[in-house]
Amino acid sequence: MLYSAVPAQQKRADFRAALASGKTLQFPGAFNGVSAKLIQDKGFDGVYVSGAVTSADLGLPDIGLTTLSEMSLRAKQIARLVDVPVLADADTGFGEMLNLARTIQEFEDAGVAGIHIEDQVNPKRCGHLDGKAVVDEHTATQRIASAARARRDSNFVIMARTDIRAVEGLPATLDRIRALEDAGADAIFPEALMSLDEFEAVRAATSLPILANMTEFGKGQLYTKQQLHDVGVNLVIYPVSLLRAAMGAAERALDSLRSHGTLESEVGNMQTRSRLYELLDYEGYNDFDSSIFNFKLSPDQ
Ligand SMILES: C[C@](O)(C(=O)O)[C@H](CC(=O)O)C(=O)O
Ligand SMILES: [Mg+2]
Repeated sequence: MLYSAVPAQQKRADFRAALASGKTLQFPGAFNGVSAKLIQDKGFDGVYVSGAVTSADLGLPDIGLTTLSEMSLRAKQIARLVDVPVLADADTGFGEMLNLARTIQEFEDAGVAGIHIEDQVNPKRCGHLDGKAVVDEHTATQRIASAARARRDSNFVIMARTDIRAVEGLPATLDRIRALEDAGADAIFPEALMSLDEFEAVRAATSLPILANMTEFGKGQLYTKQQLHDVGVNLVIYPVSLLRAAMGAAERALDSLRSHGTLESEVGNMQTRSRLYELLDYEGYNDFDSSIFNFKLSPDQ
C-alpha cells in the first residue's frame, strides 16, 4: 500500500551490488507513477527517470528548460513507489558547482539510487540532436568532483555522462572517460556511440560500469541485451520507449475515435480496469479501510 518500504539507502546498496555483478541490467524509463509500478511488476532491475520524458510531460522540448525542482519531484514521485533502484537524469546539474552540489542532495532526498550528470554546455539539449557542444575537461571533471563531494550517502551513484562522441569523436571520448573516472565518477554514460565496437573501446578504457542508451529514433542502433552484455555494458536504459509506445497507442485511439465516433474497436488494446487496480493495489488498501475494495469486477473488466 502507498509507497515502497525499502529504504533509499538499501536501494543504493542494491544498485551498487547490481552494477558490480557482471549482469547487464535493464532500466526502462517510467513516464508516470503507475508505469514505474508496471516496470517493477514485469521484473526489470530498476527504473529510469528521463529528462526528455519529464520535459514532454510538461509539454516542453528537452533543451534545458526543466528545473531542478521539477526533475527531483518527478524522481521522488517514482522512487517512492518501487522497491528497485531508480536512476535519474540530472542533465548538466542545473547550474554551476554549488548548484550542482545542491542538486545531488535534492536527488538524495528524492530517494533515488543515482543520477547522471553530463558534460554539455548550458543550455543542454537532447543527446541525439545535432549542434551539441561540450565543456572543457576541467569543467567536466569539476562537475563530477563537486557532485561526489556533495553526496551524503557514499552509495549514491554519480554517473558521468559524456556527449563528446558526437562533437569530437571516439579518441576524445576515451580521454574524457579516463578523466571523469579520475575525478571520482562511479559509472560512465557514453552518449550516442555509433557501434558495438565503440562500446568495446569504452569498455577497454575504463574499469567503471558503463551504460548504454537504447533510445529509439536516435543516432545509434538498437542492440539487444545480449549484444550489449557481450561488449561489457552493465546497464541499459530505454528512456523514452514507454512514453513513445503509450503516445503511439494514444494517437491510434484518437484517430479511431475521430473516424468511428466510438472507441469500441480499441478496447481490446487497452489495459483493463482490473489490471490497473491490481497495479495500484486497491486490495491492499482494504487493510486500512475495508470499504475501499468492497466491489467485484467481472472478468472482462
Ligand atoms: C537519455 C536522455 O537524456 C533522456 O532525457 O531520457 C535523452 C533521451 C532521448 O532524447 O532520446 C538523451 O539525450 O539521449
Ligand atoms: Mg536527458
